[in-house]
Amino acid sequence: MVEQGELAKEQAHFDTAWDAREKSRQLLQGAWEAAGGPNKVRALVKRNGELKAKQLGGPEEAVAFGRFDRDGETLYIGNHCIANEDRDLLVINWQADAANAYYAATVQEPLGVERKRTYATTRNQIDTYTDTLFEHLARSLEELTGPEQWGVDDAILDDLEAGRTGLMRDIVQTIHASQNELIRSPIDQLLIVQGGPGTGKTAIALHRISWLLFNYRDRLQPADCLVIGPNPTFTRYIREVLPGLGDQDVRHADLRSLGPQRGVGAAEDRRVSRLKGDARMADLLRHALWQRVGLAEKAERLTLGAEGLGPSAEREEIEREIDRLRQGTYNDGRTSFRRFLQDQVARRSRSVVTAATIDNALERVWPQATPQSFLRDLFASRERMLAAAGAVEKDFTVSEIRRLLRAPQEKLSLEAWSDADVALLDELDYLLNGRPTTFGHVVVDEAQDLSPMQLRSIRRRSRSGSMTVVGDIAQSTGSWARDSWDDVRQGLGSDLPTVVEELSLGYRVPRQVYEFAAQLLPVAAPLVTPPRVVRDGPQDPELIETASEDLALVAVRAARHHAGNGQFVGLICCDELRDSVVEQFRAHGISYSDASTGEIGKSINLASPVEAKGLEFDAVVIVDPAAIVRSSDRGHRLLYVALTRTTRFLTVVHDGVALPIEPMSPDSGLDEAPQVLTIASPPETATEERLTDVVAKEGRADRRAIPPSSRAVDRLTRSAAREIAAEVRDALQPSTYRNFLVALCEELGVDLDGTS
Ligand SMILES: Nc1ncnc2c1ncn2[C@@H]1O[C@H](COP(=O)(O)OP(=O)(O)OP(=O)(O)O)[C@@H](O)[C@H]1O
Repeated sequence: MVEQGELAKEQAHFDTAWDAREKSRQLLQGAWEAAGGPNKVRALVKRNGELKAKQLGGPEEAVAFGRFDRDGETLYIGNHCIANEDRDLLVINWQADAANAYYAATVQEPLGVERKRTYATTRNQIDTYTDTLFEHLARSLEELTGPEQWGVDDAILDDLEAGRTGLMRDIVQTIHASQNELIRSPIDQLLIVQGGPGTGKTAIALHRISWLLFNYRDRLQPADCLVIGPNPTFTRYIREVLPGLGDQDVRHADLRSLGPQRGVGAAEDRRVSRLKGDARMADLLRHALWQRVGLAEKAERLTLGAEGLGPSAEREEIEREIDRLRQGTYNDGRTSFRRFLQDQVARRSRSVVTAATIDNALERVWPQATPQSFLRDLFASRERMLAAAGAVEKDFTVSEIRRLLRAPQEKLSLEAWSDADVALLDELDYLLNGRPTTFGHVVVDEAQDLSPMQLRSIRRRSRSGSMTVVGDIAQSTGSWARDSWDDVRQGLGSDLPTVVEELSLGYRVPRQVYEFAAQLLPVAAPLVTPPRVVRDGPQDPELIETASEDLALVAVRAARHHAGNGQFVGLICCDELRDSVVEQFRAHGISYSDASTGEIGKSINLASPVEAKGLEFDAVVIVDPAAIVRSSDRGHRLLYVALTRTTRFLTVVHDGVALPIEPMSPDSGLDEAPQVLTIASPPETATEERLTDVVAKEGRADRRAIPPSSRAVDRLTRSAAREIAAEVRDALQPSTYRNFLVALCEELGVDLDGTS
């Protein structure tokens, strides 16, 4: 019950703090006028003043959102610290140490806090306030029901009821004690946060940056923090949170922009992207790149200028120099090697040798390369791929190499780079030019899907290994879907201590919807503990059955219905149905935003389950859940992701099965369809002899003419045989398999029992 006298007292404090803040703002904004010196200095003072004024928050913002009383002292908590002219603190900012008790106090552990008060405000006007009296609650602990017992108060529940807009908001007023602990954990660690859908992982990761920036301001600047999300749509969704908390210059990037070339998200076979994401690719690229360096196989020396006329250097000398320069990056080595050639000229020739002649010789020994041109050419050359694979310590199979080969586009600019390519280009950029810009703290969201190559790419950007990595194993899909965090932890290889924490309260998804979605967990992710849901929704999921040909129509109608009621809507379907849905939108003149373009509109949004990862809507319409399950070998997880995007309403439009929870047969996922046996193209299916030929031939293609080791040949041969056998077995019925063996033996002139 709010007392009017108390309300007036509180308002008086708010007014005083507001006056103090606005006075500070005026001072900051006017400081440049008083500043002496040249215009440049004054401009700098002006810019700084404006920046600092911005960090005070807007004049329309309430000065505080809460307060707590402890040991006879009252502290007001707000987004920004406010002091009066005598330096008395009127409001402390939420990141300050002193504010910790406001968030950390619970009924079970009040930490001496007698009262916690939260305000509802309109601008700086207090409408009402709510008190949590810890001592009182502690006495009636047994009477508390679920969410109250877990420390989820009305302020959180009210906040969760707010309609969504397509831009994530901060949760600074309602951070839960369990979230607070993670936000405020020390900087020098690799913090991995596992949590179910809507447990606040993204919110925590972003608030943690703000907390770190305040508490480690002597060593961490905003531009020294990097937030990595899975795609541009997600980055757009979260991009306002940190500026809203007063941290303007934190860098945001998505996986497609993490490298020298922005990817276009080109679709590719799941097995190809899995292979490209494999850590072995780092070795393959390194060998392939350095195999470009060296004299042509038969050349005994390098002559600068026309044969026999210019100065020359002996093979041995050249190779010694190259070996010396291999320690650094490819391009640094190239620059140094050019100097070496210049020195050779200076020492050995009296006649003038032009720069063009030196460049020409340099190009022959140490060709120019960009990540893009190199990768394009490498994937187009079986010989080069085999030579590089033969040099890699860990096995590559012939069919893996075949899988990576692709025809080059006529122009480099026409290459459609996939997400997996981006990490390879980044690795090459590292080999060519060295480490990219590094950051003091890196946040990685939706980390459950990252490939080892993407993890390398991320790790390279972290200066010390200080990172916050968040995700959910139950939502792990894609070619590197995983069941534990072990390999992520390993892939990020931080020298700092690694801490894995789990969140257990689900804020986003209403109980009725979550109970429906959680039925998928035994099939989708049996080892994951489902979160405890903190609130009920307005209604049960709406399940609409219709004929297959009407799925899109009915779904579009449902989306229109929700949007008509003012809801922010996500219509989620797999690629198979996308065109039909778009057709229905067009036929009915309904405008929508397409998440595949990175766009999130204010009304209806069309997204695939993958594009919807991390996002949330007031109402979600799922079209054809069975098709979502069928679309991938991790289809149940994809459906789980899709179902858990709603904060209120869920409509599922299906043609018979609203929730397919049957486990999938091992090869029922489209992505994992058994590879068709292709016997036509030698040498991949060839005998040992032919394979040896290929690798030996590749030896000739290698500039340094390193003959492939017999170990490498054996390895490739054995693995090719293994793969061919597995492919044949998988592709044929048992009865056909035997017939096949009989026919094969006839063809080879051997008996089935092995005697000829
Ligand atoms: N303490 C809190 N107070 C108010 N809202 C909260 C709180 N914690 C989380 N939320 C809200 O819950 C929703 C889900 O949060 P968030 O997106 O961070 O979850 P997530 O764990 O990253 O979800 P997902 O795994 O689906 O990506 C958001 O709207 C967020 O603002």
